[in-house]
Amino acid sequence: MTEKMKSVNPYNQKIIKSYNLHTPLEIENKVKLAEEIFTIWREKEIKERTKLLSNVSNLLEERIDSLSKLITQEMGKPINESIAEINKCIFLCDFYTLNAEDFLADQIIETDAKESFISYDPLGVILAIMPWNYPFWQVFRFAVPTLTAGNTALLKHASNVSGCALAIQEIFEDAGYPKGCFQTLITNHDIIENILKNDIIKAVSLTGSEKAGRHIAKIAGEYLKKSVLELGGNNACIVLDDANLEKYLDTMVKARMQNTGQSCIAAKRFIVTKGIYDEFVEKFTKKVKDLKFGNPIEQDTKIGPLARIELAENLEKQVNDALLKGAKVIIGNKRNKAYYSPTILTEVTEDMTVFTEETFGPVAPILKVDNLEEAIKMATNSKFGLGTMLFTENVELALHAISKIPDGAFFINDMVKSDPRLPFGGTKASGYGRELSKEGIHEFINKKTVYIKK
Ligand SMILES: O=CCCCC(=O)O
Repeated sequence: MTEKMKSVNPYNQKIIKSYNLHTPLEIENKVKLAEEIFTIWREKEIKERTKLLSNVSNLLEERIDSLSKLITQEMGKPINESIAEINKCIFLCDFYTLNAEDFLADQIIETDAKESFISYDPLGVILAIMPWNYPFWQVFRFAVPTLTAGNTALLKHASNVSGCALAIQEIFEDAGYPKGCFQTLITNHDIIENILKNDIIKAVSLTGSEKAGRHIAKIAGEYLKKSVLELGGNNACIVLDDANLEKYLDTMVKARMQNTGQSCIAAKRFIVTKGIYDEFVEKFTKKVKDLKFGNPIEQDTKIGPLARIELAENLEKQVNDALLKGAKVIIGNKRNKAYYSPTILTEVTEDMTVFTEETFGPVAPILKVDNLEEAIKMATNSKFGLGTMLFTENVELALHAISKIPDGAFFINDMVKSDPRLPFGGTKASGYGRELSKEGIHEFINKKTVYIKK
């Protein structure tokens, strides 16, 4: 019997669709096609590639309703956030349409040669392994710069979002990209590991867990393939006594509760100085209580189900560990299948798993500290290094903290977020390499030195 991959709606646990896994022969053919098309695609002018990219932007715009519904059905994201996700992909396409030629232009370097420069050449076929939490955005964040630089791509998406994975391939093909430029593989992880070992694959980009990152990096290392890893995060949100809660409280709530808390860059540890602590807990709790919890397809829903029941069970376990060690539940900690109610914890200590591990759901642990110095010490007490946010009216003081934060991002008076114009990525167990901006389009290219003697 042919093996199937199922998409299950986490709101009602109904099967949306079953997908046949690609056979070994189909996979082999797709890998070969990606290599064959690379030889044609790499020769295209960048302008030709960005013309097709602007078609992708238009198609996303045209299909935004059906695509956002697909996201919500497959992984439970509140519908308005699914719409925002597609809009962000459009912004990304428009950004590279406008800037790719400049980012990829030869860079002349004055030396004693008649002429010397860096030529930015594509690498070849790049493998992407992507997660379900931003099923369009994370694929686009990889694919748009990678294809625009002249590479071709193969995608192994998370098994619960196969509909999104196939819809993305369809968009690239309908936009006029040669068939084979971007292909989705409906297959299992062990097959993907073998594909990574294949000489045709020149590099791999993985967004996912720390565990998956370590595993893929090991294979990539053994086979000497470049890898870019965007892994978990445990971002601290530091709130100082002089923070403007009136202005920024909504941002802080969003920083934690976006995508029902299922985001690597979410605020996962609130570290609050003692002068504002009580006021923060009270006001933050009120805001969180007001978030509408329910069916993600309804326009006003802010918190939906988690993408799978096991994710909610795991979150419950993490919270129970905290409770056993002395944490107090202010609100929440109720589970019903894939639903986990927004939860606020106080009396949290640094030995609890809600502090040491990432909580991938709507759980906000709050910790009290005396001052900024103590806050930074606590914020940096993490194996992860994706980002830190700091809320204060004293921006001068915040600027002094920049060098003390060993993360990929430091946001002052805003939540950590990705933006096509800025590099995105982490340090430590959050991975390495950068996506987006000029840095991102330069990840999967050969920076070739060209030297012409006088
Ligand atoms: O899990 C990671 C989420 C990243 C979301 C973003 O890039 O905005």
